[in-house]
Amino acid sequence: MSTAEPLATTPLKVAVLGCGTVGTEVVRLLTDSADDLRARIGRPLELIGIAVRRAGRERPGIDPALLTTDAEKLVSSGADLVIEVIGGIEPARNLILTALKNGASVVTANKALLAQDGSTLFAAAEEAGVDLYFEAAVAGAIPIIRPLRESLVGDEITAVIGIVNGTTNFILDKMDTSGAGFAETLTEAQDLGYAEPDPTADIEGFDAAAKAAILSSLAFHTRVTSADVYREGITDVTSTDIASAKAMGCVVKAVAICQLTGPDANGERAVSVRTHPAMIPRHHPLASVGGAYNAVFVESKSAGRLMFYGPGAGGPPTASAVLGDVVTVARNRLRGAAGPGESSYAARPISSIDTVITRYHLSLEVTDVAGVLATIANCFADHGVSIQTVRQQGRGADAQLVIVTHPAPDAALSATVESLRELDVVVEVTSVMRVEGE
Ligand SMILES: NC(=O)C1=CN([C@@H]2O[C@H](COP(=O)(O)OP(=O)(O)OC[C@H]3O[C@@H](n4cnc5c(N)ncnc54)[C@H](O)[C@@H]3O)[C@@H](O)[C@H]2O)C=CC1
Ligand SMILES: N[C@@H](CC=O)C(=O)O
Ligand code: NA
Repeated sequence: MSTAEPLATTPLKVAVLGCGTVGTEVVRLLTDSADDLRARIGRPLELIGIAVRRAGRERPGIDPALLTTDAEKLVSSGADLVIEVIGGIEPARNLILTALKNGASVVTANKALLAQDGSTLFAAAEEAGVDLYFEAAVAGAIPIIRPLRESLVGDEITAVIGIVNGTTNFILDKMDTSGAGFAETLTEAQDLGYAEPDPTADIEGFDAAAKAAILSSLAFHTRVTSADVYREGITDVTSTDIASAKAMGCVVKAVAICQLTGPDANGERAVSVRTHPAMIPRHHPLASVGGAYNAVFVESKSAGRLMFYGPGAGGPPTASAVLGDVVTVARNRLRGAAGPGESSYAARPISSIDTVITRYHLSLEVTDVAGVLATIANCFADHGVSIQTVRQQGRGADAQLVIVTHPAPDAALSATVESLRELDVVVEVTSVMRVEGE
């Protein structure tokens, strides 16, 4: 910035990295809302460049003169604000670090990177005295990062539970309501801009795990990475699971559950983080979250229960969250201030999935002979797992037992499933899923 120019008109220079689903909408908002953004910030924003992978591609409404394939040069060319919407680990990581070292504040939607190596980015931002904001990284348009980082930071958060992946919610919702197939619904989610560049991240639960890591870090003031999160995707969810869920008044949802456990005998509390499909009672508020919507419940000591709900994926909703950060970061910059950095002072241990207390729903194909039920009940009892309900469907070769357990440690439940598979009377364990939410 030249000091000779009058302050109110000196623009803040903005560089955008990536011009895909989110980047295109970010650029559109920066352009179409330029006057309002200027009024809200108190200074104009000047878009100085957009880093793309292929410069020759047709991009309606975008000035081709702004496009560059040299992202490294763009982040080193005096930007005040860098918006990273490329995704993935590299080159995003190095570009963000270069931008921060050059004194730019950074806004990113990159949960994969934040959950893998957020602390390096926070340290670089701290060192440079600039901002690192990332509202778009979790649950798209829903304000959840700022509430955890700022509004609720005076409270003690004990749980953050929700649906944080739009693509898998879209798929499971369609499978439940219209019996649609997995593959065709995934393609639809990709066409609508909900899925990650590599949709494996969505359907195998990596995206939800990254988001759960970010939420846990903020909620519990502990460094949690994606590797700390127990993860199961939705690729093993079958139409049998969905039908079984329906039969017991439930719906299958991919949930993320971040909890503070304990205190144990030593007064210690740990962080438990997991994401997996689960059967949820249809009367539970999460059951009615449809399409690519997300919902996040926060439980805290003084505030009680809070629910955040809204569009969790897609270009325009995500760009809304990015622009919110852009305005905040720009305002901070003009005041010579910086927003909150990393808070990991509590450094709680991460607990294993084995210790999580949960319930299982199981469907078993069994031989219809006398004493089957007793053999199966003994198998549960041997592992200290008590059965809540048992229902038999069909007879003879088609006999199915549908069992729901009482809450028990996950290790005991999974050991029970292993033992059931060994029993002669069990032909096949056709469905195993956790049941959450009373
Ligand atoms: N699509 C969505 O609903 C949401 C996406 N996000 C995050 O936003 C980020 C971007 O996601 P999308 O826009 O959906 O992905 P996208 O694949 O549509 O866009 C990424 C763009 O970056 C470009 N790119 C890749 N390498 C590059 C490089 N070296 N230099 C310049 N450009 C490069 C690609 O060509 C592509 O156009 C990701 O971190 C994603 O996790 C976050 C929330 C929601
Ligand atoms: N692929 C993600 C996009 C938003 O984070 C999702 O489906 O939720
Ligand atoms: Na958000």
